[in-house]
Amino acid sequence: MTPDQAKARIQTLSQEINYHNQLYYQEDRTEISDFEFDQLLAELIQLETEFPQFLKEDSPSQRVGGTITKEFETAVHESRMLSLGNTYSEAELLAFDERVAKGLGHRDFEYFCELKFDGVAISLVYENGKLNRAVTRGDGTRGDVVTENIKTIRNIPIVIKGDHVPEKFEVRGEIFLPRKEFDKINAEREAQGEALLANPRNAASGTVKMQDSSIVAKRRLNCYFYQLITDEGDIMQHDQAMLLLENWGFNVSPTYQKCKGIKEALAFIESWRDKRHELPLDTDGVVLKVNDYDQREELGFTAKIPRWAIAYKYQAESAESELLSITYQVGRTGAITPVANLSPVQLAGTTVKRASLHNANEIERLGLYEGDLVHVEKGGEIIPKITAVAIEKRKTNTKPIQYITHCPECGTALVRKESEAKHYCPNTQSCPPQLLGRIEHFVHKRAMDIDSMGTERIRALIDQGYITDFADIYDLEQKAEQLLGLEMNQDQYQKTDEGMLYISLNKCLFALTEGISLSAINQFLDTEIENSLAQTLKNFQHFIRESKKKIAQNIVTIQMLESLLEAYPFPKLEDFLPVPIVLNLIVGKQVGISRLKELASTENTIHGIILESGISLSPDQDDRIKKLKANTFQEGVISNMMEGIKASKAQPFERVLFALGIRNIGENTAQILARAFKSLYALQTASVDSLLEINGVGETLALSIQDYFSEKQNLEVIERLKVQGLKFEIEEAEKTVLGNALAGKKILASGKLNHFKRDEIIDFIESHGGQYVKSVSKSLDFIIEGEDMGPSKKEKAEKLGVKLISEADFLNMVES
Ligand SMILES: NC(=O)c1ccc[n+]([C@@H]2O[C@H](COP(=O)([O-])OP(=O)(O)OC[C@H]3O[C@@H](n4cnc5c(N)ncnc54)[C@H](O)[C@@H]3O)[C@@H](O)[C@H]2O)c1
Ligand SMILES: [Zn+2]
Repeated sequence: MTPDQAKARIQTLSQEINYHNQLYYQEDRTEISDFEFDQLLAELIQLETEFPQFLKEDSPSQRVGGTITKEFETAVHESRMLSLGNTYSEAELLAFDERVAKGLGHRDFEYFCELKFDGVAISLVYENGKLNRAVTRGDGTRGDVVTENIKTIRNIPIVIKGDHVPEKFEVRGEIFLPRKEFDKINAEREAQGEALLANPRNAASGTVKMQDSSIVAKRRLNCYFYQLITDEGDIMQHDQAMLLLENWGFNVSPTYQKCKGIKEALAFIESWRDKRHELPLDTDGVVLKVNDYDQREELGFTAKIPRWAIAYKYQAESAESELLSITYQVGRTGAITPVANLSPVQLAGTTVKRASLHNANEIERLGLYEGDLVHVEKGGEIIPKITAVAIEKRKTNTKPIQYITHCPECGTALVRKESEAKHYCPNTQSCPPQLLGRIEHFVHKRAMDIDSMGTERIRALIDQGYITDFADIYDLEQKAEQLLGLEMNQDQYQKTDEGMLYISLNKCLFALTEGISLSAINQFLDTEIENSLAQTLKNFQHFIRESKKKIAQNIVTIQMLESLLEAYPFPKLEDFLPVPIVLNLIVGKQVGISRLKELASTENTIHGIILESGISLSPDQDDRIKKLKANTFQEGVISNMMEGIKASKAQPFERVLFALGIRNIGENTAQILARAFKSLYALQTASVDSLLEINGVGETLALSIQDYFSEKQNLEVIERLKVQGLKFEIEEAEKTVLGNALAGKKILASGKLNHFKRDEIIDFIESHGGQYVKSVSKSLDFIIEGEDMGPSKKEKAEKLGVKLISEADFLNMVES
């Protein structure tokens, strides 16, 4: 490589690495795997070593990848928080070991081996036995102060009890989200139709940087500690320090081991390669640290990493598999996600059949062709990824994958916004998965709270045309009778291209005979896989004779089935029978085959056909029809649902507003808007300017509110919901009046209060006649100063001459 080429390559690599650092540390997402990232960095370091004249001070090889954010106060670390050198190869570990031995001039040292926890680094400073502050790593020199958020983590000791606790010390550790919690959060997000979190590390990192500590508390973060820094005491070895941390009540992972030499360390690494998957959190390697502090000092640091430690990272396992097809899933938000269907391969202990492809860009980046052999990898992500295509193995005459242009669920042409990678189905109103998502959101506990309407039931109601919008839910009360016996599962049905309804053979045989169980029929059919339908029906008659149950009657019915199948030439469908034929045997006399044909091409279930035909069933017919159906809505379920629907009408306005699912109106925003505007009508008619005046409302939100109300369909649904008695304004009774000690006063509270949570203080002020104002301005009468009030706010208040009073004084003022 010429110096010019090296210079150019160093520049592109730096830019690329900076880009991925920004994604990883600031936006908590990734576009490439850690391995790919580390390879870029290794290449950069290699080039900078070869061409030191191009090594810049601000090269990503010289700096810790993170930075600070704008939302928090920052603090300077007393000693810098560094990265670790890393490697994926044993040879490089041996080379590291050689460097250590050479640096010390002997081999009399030990390694302390720990797992490398995949989370977010944190520094906690304790003074006089109390947690004083918690700071993120930031850019290594300066980090964000996130003390309030960290205090919500249950097993982080706020006060240290014990002997010889230094007056001042710092501990460092890794905050993580246990995998179980991560799965729980994602399950909830899925149910709410929100985007899933990619992995526990990103989730933990995002959580630590949240503004609202009460949400952090709900996330159940955890922390493992691995470093103690103090000038006091005479701790000379890392293992002593770890013991002390354990004694003081810090959570230390019990997975560490002291190793005599590199051989023992390598054995430790091997022993955890698979076992680490059983731990409650993600780990991506092992950290080797020289145990003795004097020796550490001798070895020293480079600009970015200590010379006395290294991380060995496990390479993600990979396998080769064939791309069978691509399915396009439509999410509850309308986002399209392509999923690769693969020939099954074993990977990291599980069988992998599918891999996520994220979006069209990813397919293009990989350059996928139909039938390609691909490399699949399972890293920290839940779903495996395709990392490369084996182009040399590509079959001739295959075509590149063409991305779909229309929604596979509803046929609407897909759209793609300029700044977004994903395609969307714009049919938010009636595309089935989107409607399902909106209804799930609507009935959610924190919205209308109709808990008897679970996903399966909603899906059944949508599939069978009972629900096409929110207001239809309230019309169900009139349709309770039709719901009795409604089928919940569609698996037993098929429709031909012409729209004719078919039902599975096992259900047919079950319903048309008496005294033979469905499982016996299934077992019989398992032995008939190779045979034609005609042969199977012959053999079934044999089977009836052997079963000795109602022989004559059962055989006559099956023979009638045979002759009907011959008389009416319906197209053949493997393992399914045309519904008109089957129903003809049960209710044919009352309905007639031509009417049954009509019904079976318009309805999607047996339940729908029977309802539509308007006949009443004899007890015997009813029994047979029940045997044809899937799981159905029973009386108890229906009455529960009706009660839930009725009770939901009492939900307060803010919940109704949240339930409507207006883009960008989350739970908190709904509360803020409900308080500010007091009725849906006022919100609907509000100008953009008056919306923007509300603290917490930005342009995007203002626009989506306007968008929402400009849709005629939305207004019609709201009208119908109003008629049903849902609350579209704040009830006066919701505002209790406790007194007027604060009448006419404009008040703001800042910092942490002892007697009130965030929203409680607002209610309290309003119920005493005061007005709560959300930002510092001249018009304020006073500010209640809580603990840790932000210095910038304080400064502004002082500049404007606004009085600050303590929480205690405030309470006295109200009481007197
Ligand atoms: N995929 C991407 O786009 C992307 C982007 C940036 C960074 N990354 C990944 O992040 C890594 C660099 O991140 P980094 O500098 O935050 O970490 P690092 O790999 O340099 O390691 C240092 C960090 O490891 C953590 N750690 C976990 N267990 C530990 C233990 N037992 N002892 C000491 N430290 C422990 C600490 O948080 C510490 O700050 C890269 O190796 C890369 O894989 C990936
Ligand atoms: Zn659609």
